[in-house]
Amino acid sequence: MSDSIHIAVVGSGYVGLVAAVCFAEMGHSVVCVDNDQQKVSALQGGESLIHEKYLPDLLQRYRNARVRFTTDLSAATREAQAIFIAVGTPQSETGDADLSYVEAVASEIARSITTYKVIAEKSTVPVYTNEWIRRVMERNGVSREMFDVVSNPEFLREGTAVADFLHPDRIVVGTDSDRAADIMARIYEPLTSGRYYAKAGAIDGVCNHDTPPPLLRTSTKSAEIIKHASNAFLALKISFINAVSNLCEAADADVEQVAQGMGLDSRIGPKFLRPGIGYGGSCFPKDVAAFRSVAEQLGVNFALLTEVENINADQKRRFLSKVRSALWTLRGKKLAVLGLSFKGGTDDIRDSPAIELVQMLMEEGCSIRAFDPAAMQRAEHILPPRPNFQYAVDPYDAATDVDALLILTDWAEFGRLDLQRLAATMRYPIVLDGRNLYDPDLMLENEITYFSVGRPTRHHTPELTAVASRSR
Ligand SMILES: NC(=O)C1=CN([C@@H]2O[C@H](COP(=O)(O)OP(=O)(O)OC[C@H]3O[C@@H](n4cnc5c(N)ncnc54)[C@H](O)[C@@H]3O)[C@@H](O)[C@H]2O)C=CC1
Ligand SMILES: O=C(O)[C@H]1O[C@H](OP(=O)(O)OP(=O)(O)OC[C@H]2O[C@@H](n3ccc(=O)[nH]c3=O)[C@H](O)[C@@H]2O)[C@H](O)[C@@H](O)[C@@H]1O
Repeated sequence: MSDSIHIAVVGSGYVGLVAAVCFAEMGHSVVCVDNDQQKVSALQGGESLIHEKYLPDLLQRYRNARVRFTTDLSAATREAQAIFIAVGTPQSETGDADLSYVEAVASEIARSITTYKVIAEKSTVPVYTNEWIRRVMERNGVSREMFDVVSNPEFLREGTAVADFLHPDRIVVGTDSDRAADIMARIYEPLTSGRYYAKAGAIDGVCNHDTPPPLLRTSTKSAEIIKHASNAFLALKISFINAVSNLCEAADADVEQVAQGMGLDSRIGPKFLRPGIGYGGSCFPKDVAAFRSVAEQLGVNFALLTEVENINADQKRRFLSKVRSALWTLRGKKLAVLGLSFKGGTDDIRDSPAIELVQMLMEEGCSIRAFDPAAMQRAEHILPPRPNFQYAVDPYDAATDVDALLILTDWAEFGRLDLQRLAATMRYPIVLDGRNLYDPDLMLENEITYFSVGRPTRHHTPELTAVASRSR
């Protein structure tokens, strides 16, 4: 079973674009549709538009061959056997997922169907969306035997998106149709059979898997809930360790040791136990809110999710207080900020806790010099340069003559700075690390006063010890 399927992917954002090139890498023929003409033209010209490892190479390899880009959804629908909907499902004002983009796409597909199609929900959607898409199709006059709607949630992470797509922990296919299940199995066969991994030049995964990924077939509703529950659980894990980090600070314990000790229990596992300034990004905040809203609508008490959100919001405020305590007052302080994207490895600034903190600090009267290896261009739309906010060319440029340096994003390179050079560049050698990238003892050796999350603070000078203890 190793055939090429004609696939249409609707949406060329993070998920759509990565899915399109990965399906091509798996041997399928793909047309990727977006209604944003500018994006389509850029992609046709070979611009990958997002910062993702492997994406430019794959785009170069398959563009205008196994992957084509277009704005014509009708034509793409007619030629495809399977259509993956990968448009945005942003948070609406009430916390619900806004499904208007999904609805627009479903209606347009309905108008263009002439032969049987599998329509796969790749976007993250609340339970019952599958049934709802089915009704949209029927309302638009498409008879039931002309299509099946399958729930096929995506679990990739930004920054490692291509490797995650090709090396998933699992593939979830929610459908009650054997015909649709068979097409989905054929699409994912290069992965589930292990054939892709044996191929010369196959892209390596981030996590080591000994066996190919299982394809889990479920009901459509279960598949939809699997996605929301997975993201909510990961967010919960982060909020849990953040709450523990606060407890560690109060008890003068070290959260890194605590997380290590917890993570060695194979039932808990070490991943997603990194404390910090709270989770962000385009998914966890909106998906926790959407899942909470689903629970409310179904009359289920899921107050735990509200607490996950409260801890997350509090974590940013606590970090702000930490900066205030370290510097005594914020007004008029000059700060270096390393990191603007919502996490390392991506240029995505959607719902970035780093950007939120920068805005909070500026409201408190600080002036900031910021550096990010990939996100500065995107950030300029939200944070244009002005007298109290400037972009730097590198971390040392950002640190020049500042009162303190803040690490807000876990870019690997921020954990490898020349500390001597850094300390010499700053007016005061004070580092507030929101991502725990450094060993506190190393900072002390380099005569840097170091505040991190959930760990005992290392003070370099007696005066600073006095300042910090006054503010406790
Ligand atoms: N970003 C991520 O890491 C992940 C996202 N998801 C989910 O995947 C979905 C998409 O997320 P992203 O790719 O981040 O969104 P995005 O906002 O980056 O991209 C969505 C794309 O859809 C296009 N679009 C909107 N309406 C359209 C229409 N009627 N016809 C054609 N194209 C249209 C937009 O122009 C845009 O390019 C969301 O539901 C998200 O929750 C799931 C897993 C990971
Ligand atoms: O549905 C989605 O869109 C995706 O959401 C997340 O992926 P992503 O948002 O790309 O990034 P993560 O690596 O999960 O990080 C999310 C946020 O949590 C923070 N985080 C993560 C892990 C951790 O231990 N601590 C922590 O604070 C990160 O800094 C970041 O702000 C999930 O990890 C993916 O499985 C999922 O497909």
